[in-house]
Amino acid sequence: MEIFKTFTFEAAHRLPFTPEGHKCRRLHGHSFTVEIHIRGEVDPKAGWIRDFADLKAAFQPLYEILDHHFLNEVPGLENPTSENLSRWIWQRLKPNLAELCRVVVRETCTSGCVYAGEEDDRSRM
Ligand SMILES: Nc1nc2c(c(=O)[nH]1)N=C([C@H](O)[C@H](O)COP(=O)(O)OP(=O)(O)OP(=O)(O)O)CN2
Ligand SMILES: [Zn+2]
Repeated sequence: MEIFKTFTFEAAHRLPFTPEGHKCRRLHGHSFTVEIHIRGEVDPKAGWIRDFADLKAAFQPLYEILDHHFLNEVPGLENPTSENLSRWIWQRLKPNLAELCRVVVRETCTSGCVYAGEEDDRSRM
């Protein structure tokens, strides 16, 4: 079974490698949403895989780094596309959240990225 928790943060970014004149080359901002998904067995006594509060606690340090910041200035996010942001979040959560199975980043209501770890990277090679 899989559970998730959704977070929202506000941040500015620009995409420096887009062509000259591309709208996303200019500084702009989004209300980003991030879904953190974990997969595991339901503990029969607790009735849950893990407390949602654990997901909140795991994401909190990253929220502090991202919320109301200029993402291009965050180490590792110099090119803050949805793809790079979802991988950046995964790499920081996975060491302490072994059950992590998916990170979903939404930049807008209609645009985002789903990242499921290194197997996602390998399947694109
Ligand atoms: N593959 C990606 N493409 C784009 C990314 C990205 O991270 N990965 N990012 C952007 C921009 O950041 C842009 O702000 C969001 O893109 P877009 O969906 O084009 O935004 P709009 O709200 O303007 O889209 P419409 O639905 O066309 O109004 C661009 N591309
Ligand atoms: Zn953008």
